Amino acid sequence: MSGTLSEAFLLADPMTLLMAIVLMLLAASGVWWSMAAGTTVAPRASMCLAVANALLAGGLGVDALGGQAPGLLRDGGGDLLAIGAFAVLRAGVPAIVGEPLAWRSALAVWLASAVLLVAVPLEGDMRWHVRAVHTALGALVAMSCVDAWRQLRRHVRPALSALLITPLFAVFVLLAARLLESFWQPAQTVDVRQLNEFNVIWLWMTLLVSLVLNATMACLIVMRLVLSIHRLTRRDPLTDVYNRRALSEAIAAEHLQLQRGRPYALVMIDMDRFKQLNDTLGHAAGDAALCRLVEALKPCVRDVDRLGRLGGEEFCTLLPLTDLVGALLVAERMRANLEESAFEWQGHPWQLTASFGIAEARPEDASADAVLGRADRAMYKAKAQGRNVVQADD
Ligand SMILES: Nc1nc2c(ncn2[C@@H]2O[C@H](COP(=O)(O)OP(=O)(O)OP(=O)(O)O)[C@@H](O)[C@H]2O)c(=O)[nH]1
Repeated sequence: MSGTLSEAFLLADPMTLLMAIVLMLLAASGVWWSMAAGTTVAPRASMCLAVANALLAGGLGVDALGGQAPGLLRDGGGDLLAIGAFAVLRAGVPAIVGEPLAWRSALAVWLASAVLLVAVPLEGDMRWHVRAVHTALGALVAMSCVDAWRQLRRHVRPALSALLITPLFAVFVLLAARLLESFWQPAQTVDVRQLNEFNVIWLWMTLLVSLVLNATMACLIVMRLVLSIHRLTRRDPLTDVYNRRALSEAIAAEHLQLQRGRPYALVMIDMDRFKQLNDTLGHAAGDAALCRLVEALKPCVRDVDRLGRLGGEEFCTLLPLTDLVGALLVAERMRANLEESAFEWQGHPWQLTASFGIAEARPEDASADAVLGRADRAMYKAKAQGRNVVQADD
């Protein structure tokens, strides 16, 4: 049974397979066009994928037509369409994660290929022509792979990054196989339409990989959407630090570790005389001052610390593995940094200061709220002492 199935696969007509790939690419292109035109989700990446699929369909369509293709396309135009498809794919890969298009390197490879294909006449032994085209295609896909790997590594774990670039790598393997075949089987023609085992397997694989590649790109775009929604739900839109909910979750999680002997401390931060600043310079100046406050605080915290905005002009920092003495040092650095930061609004200078309250978590604290309450009380004591002061809880 399995023998009959594999025979049926191998007996497939290359022309039929070629046309199936062209139709599949055109359908994928249509889906990407509608994504680009009808939604605001990754429109640049969707447009690149629409164009890449359409150009590749054009290139393979010219291959299928062979000598019947219109003059210019027959004379290397089809190859330039295919190289154009991979150049657009290469340019568009960074756009999938919201980075600028990598159009320079893509254009450079496409132009170099165009010059080469125009300069070398399409006659005699076509192997060198096929090798040049597949080298250009392979180079573009290799660049896309490296780029995709670098971008993905910043957002997801290495194993998932490797899985997600597998379809792109598979395209590279297919192109390399076609290139190597021209060396290994010099007696065989380089025409993809000819019925032989290599062509049939290669075309089946191309059909499969094109499908999987488009599906993976769609997955990547959905992943990007999910990540940005996740980020929006956890960040304060004005200052981009953690919002109250995300910070409370982080503190509660840290509190669970307290019973296992992992200490932590909280620093409560409240900007001084913020109402006066708002009333004098306006609400926009108040917003800018909040951003400046965050700029001054950020250099004082480590990667493991969590800075969040509880609301209004009140912020809090979670310092894992830190005792009261360590927290005092951090808070004092923050206070001095803010005091030294120059702030002015439309030519009006304004001295920014804040009051700081510190509390260290104790084993008898039933919940994180108890620690937060002590830090809050310490912060009000700092206000009572005249502001611009760091105060620890008793
Ligand atoms: N610009 C701006 N103002 C805000 C924001 N959230 C809250 N406020 C204002 O912050 C002010 C807080 O005033 P208060 O609670 O009296 O605090 P304060 O003036 O800093 O006084 P002290 O804390 O005692 O020094 C209020 O006027 C709020 O309207 C915001 O996101 N942007």
